[in-house]
Amino acid sequence: MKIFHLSAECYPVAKVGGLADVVGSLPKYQNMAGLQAAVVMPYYDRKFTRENEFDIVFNAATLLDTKRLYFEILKEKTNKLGFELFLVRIPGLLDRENVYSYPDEREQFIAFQLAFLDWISYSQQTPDIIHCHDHHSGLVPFLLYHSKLYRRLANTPTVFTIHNGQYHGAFGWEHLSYLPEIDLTQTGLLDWAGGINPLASAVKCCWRYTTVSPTYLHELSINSNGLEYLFWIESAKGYGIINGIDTEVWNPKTDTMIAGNFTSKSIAKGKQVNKDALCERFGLDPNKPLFTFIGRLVIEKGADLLPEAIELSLMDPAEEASFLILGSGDTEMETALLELKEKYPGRYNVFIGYDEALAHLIYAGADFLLMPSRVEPCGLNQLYSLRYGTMPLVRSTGGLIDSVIDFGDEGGYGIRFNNASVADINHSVSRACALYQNTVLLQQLRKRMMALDFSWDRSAKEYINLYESLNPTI
Ligand SMILES: Nc1ncnc2c1ncn2[C@@H]1O[C@H](COP(=O)(O)OP(=O)(O)O[C@H]2O[C@H](CO)[C@@H](O)[C@H](O)[C@H]2O)[C@@H](O)[C@H]1O
Repeated sequence: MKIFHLSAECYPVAKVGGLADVVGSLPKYQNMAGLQAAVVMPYYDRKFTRENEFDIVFNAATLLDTKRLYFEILKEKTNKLGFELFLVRIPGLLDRENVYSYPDEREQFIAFQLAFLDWISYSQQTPDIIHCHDHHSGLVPFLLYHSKLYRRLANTPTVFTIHNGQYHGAFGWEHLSYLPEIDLTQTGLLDWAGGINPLASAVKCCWRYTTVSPTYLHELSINSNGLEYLFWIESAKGYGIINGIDTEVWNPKTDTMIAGNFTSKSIAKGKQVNKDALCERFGLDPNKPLFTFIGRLVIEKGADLLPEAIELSLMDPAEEASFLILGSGDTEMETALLELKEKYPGRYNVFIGYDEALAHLIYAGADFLLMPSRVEPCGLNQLYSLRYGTMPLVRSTGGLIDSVIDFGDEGGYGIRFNNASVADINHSVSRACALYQNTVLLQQLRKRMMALDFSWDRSAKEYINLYESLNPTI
């Protein structure tokens, strides 16, 4: 079974967030299960593309409005990632360093999708499934079925996975000319609220859509930035499949990015080695419970609540917690987090920026991970922290509900709270501080966390069952 995954990100080629982690690991596990899964993504001028070798397997020109764009499809030579990796390079458009935030982003992602479709169409390939991820590849299902250029592929089943339903990639009808010749009686399938909406179009046109956790599937019809009604009417096509993690990349026993490897048997010592290294680097006291937050500093993640919640906790004489933040995003949030650094040296520190190795060390060395998310389609941080015996403190939403059980409940191992509020964060920090004093229980819970299985094995199988239900001939 030949599957093409289409995505803007893929670890380790280019990562901004969790989309990259999923697209960099799911295909690998699908291949281990006997599929032929490949990834197709835009070319970026980054370390991975500079340091690896590629063959040009196809080149042609595609038309974007009135511009003729020369493109190449590059294939990584060795399949070292566990899957075939194809990059779409378009000089001047898809050959830059960053993944997002260019003023011509719309043109970049439309050109990416057109080049992909032209390539498989002209090279006579017949994939069994085309699996699109997020709005950057959301126009593919519509174009496959409603542009005569791709008629040969019109029976190809498409699966669309929503990693983040807040972003739609919408643009005005005045840009319709960026699309190739389409059946103009079908333009309603592109439309939502008076604009071309790639996420909405994908949900309408794909054969099945999936969300990255079962709870998020239901939440989309309550909160999806204006698409609630669409998700409600299309719900029969929706499936919630929780993300897995790449247990080779995220493995405390073998991780080369941490200060000392450990297993659940050596957790107490192993965590202390990593905590010591972390505390030394950031001037924190390794004897106090260490709380962390890793991620994009955006409202969605509840990052705006952190400065006040952290300060309240640091001012409370009854509490001993220290805090370390790793992230970047909203400038106001960055500033507020940086300001605290001057006020509470020794108890608090922050690293503004993106640092993959530091993230690994923090998952290994911290005691508790804060996730006060307002929206969390799945969340990978809590899965990584569990693997390293670090207890997640999560707001009950989306995939956090599906993956974290409060330690007060039967079989539990984390802390859950209901509201994305300063009060709820502080209450859970107090619970965690009290737990930290109970070393016997904490050790038991850490072992329980590390024994959990969030590997891709189960979820990759669920995707395969879905593919097979769409293409029974394979
Ligand atoms: N400053 C930094 N330095 C180093 N590493 C950093 C970092 N900031 C973030 N990361 C890393 O980026 C990833 C973030 O994962 P999330 O699941 O929180 O992703 P995100 O919200 O981007 O993705 C969306 O897609 C994913 C995948 O489906 C869903 O889990 C999620 O809920 C949804 O919002 C983790 O690997 C984390 O360690």
